[in-house]
Amino acid sequence: MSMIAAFYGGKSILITGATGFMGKVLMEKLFRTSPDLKVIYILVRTKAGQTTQQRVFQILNSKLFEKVKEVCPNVHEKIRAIYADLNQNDFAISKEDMQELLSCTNIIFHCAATVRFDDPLRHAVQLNVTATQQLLLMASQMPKLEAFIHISTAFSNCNLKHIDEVIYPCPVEPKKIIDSMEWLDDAIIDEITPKLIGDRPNTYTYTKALGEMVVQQESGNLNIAIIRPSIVGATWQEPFPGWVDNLNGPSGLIIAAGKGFLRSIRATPMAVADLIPVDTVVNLTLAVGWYTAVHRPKSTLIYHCTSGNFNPCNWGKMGFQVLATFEKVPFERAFRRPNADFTTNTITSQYWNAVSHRAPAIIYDFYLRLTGRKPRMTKLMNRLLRTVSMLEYFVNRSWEWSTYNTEMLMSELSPEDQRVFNFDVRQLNWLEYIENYVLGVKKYLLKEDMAGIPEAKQHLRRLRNIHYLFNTALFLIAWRLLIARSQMARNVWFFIMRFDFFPSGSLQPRSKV
Ligand SMILES: CCCCCCCCCCCCCCCCCCCCCCCC(=O)SCCNC(=O)CCNC(=O)[C@H](O)C(C)(C)COP(=O)(O)OP(=O)(O)OC[C@H]1O[C@@H](n2cnc3c(N)ncnc32)[C@H](O)[C@@H]1OP(=O)(O)O
Ligand SMILES: NC(=O)C1=CN([C@@H]2O[C@H](COP(=O)(O)OP(=O)(O)OC[C@H]3O[C@@H](n4cnc5c(N)ncnc54)[C@H](OP(=O)(O)O)[C@@H]3O)[C@@H](O)[C@H]2O)C=CC1
Repeated sequence: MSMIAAFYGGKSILITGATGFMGKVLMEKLFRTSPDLKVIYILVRTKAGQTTQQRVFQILNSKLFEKVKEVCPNVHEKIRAIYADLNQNDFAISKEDMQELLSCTNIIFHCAATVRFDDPLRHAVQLNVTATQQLLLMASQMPKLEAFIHISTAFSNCNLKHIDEVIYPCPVEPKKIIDSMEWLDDAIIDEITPKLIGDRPNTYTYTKALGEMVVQQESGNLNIAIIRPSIVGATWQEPFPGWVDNLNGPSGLIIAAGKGFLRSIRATPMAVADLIPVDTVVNLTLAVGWYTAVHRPKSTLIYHCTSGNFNPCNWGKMGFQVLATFEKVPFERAFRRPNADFTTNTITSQYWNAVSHRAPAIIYDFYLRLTGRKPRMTKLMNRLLRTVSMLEYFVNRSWEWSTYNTEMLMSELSPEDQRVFNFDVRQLNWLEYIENYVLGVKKYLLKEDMAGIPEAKQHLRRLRNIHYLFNTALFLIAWRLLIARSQMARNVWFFIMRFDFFPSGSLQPRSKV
């Protein structure tokens, strides 16, 4: 019997960010392994015209939850969606709901965050720092609380090369940042943002670091742990391989490369691609929840959930396998044949951006205009290149994360728990994982049917022929222009033609038949 699964039995669990990528997988695993848990409270806002209930209904009826419904048929009754907006005071939670949360919650998993790299500092601080502070305040009023698990990121200190399982201070205290956000206007905040974030690449990593400081400073008597995952990718094993439902991290770029939009990216092939499957992160999170509540460590432990030092894979190997998978299972209606490459040089990268990205987009938009349609490719390409430029920081560097606490936890688990809540990435076969990831992107993100593969292959063959035709035409036009302008080119042309007219070994012209 799994001790971890048994621990969650009968518990009231509060999850923030349950509608997000990681939150959904966390809920799924909890219901599947501990169907006798009492209730999962989730803080949900309304979005895209959907009420909180509609959002929950959609999640429970998704493919991700198919297995849960078999093990826990009354899952609808065990989920309690509480309207909340983490940007509001007291999260805009009603008095009755707040009372229930304060008096019943046993465990908190705080996953909610803004993960956008380009969020204005004010918004990123509000969600990643102030909301964490407010949640800690709520937690301190929960008499039954056994553990508070905060999800951070392994990149909160990405300005360092070697990162230990400790909280590194930021130069300006989070409280001062929170206060200043109240009275500074947006223009001034924008101006001081680069100075505040310093050598971090974006507001996301900076505010996640501030969030960790808040956790440390406001932990009081709470039993807290912090988890720092690296780049979270599709599921490895559970509930099935390759599940993914958003474009963050590599997923968006896999689509862009598979559809033929992305042909080149400035990346270092030998740099470590520290990807970690979302189910691995969730297994570690649940194990940490159990350990923190049962063993009550004296200080706040930080757990790195990374793959690099256990089972490293580099971007070169990953990119190669992604392309190999496109050969077997191409995406439908590609713009160009998938044929991406890595460059390490900024000038080469700019050259390829002009030749392989912007030029085809301009030509395609010209074609759309000619055929009376609205041009859209240049706009799309600009967006893609902006996204790529934001991710480049992470694909041109390697980091080392120490993992003593994660290894300690692994050794504390029973063999059964090591199996059910497996977070040992040494067992991960990267080639298999990446293939399943690409397949998952095709099935769950693009919603493409496997039956369409022959047609997709046929489409790629057509694109290849168009590509050859286009190149030949381009070559002939260039050659014709050259011949018209250059004596040397005319001589070369005459020389080639001579070989055609005078077969080798003969000085006589070929006899005309
Ligand atoms: C041998 C050589 C072979 C080479 C082969 C190459 C093959 C390619 C394989 C790919 C491998 C390389 C992958 C590298 C990936 C590295 C990732 C590193 C990430 C490290 C992160 C640290 C981990 C974390 O802690 S946080 C989680 C990560 N967070 C993110 O990823 C968020 C990033 N997203 C953003 O910040 C924004 O969305 C932004 C700035 C990218 C775009 O903002 P904007 O306002 O312009 O647009 P949106 O409104 O958000 O969206 C517009 C449009 O774009 C789509 N989109 C959104 N995000 C992405 C994305 N990441 N990639 C692609 N497309 C994206 C979005 O859906 C919208 O589409 P619409 O159609 O308009 O709706
Ligand atoms: N994905 C990754 O690669 C990595 C993620 N992490 C961390 O893991 C955690 C989960 O990330 P992930 O699941 O990928 O992120 P997602 O963007 O998928 O999910 C974010 C969640 O936060 C919720 N949220 C955002 N704003 C509010 C708000 N104002 N009120 C209520 N809820 C809100 C979202 O709700 P809604 O659905 O309403 O938008 C969503 O449920 C984060 O803390 C992130 O920093 C760490 C390392 C890597």
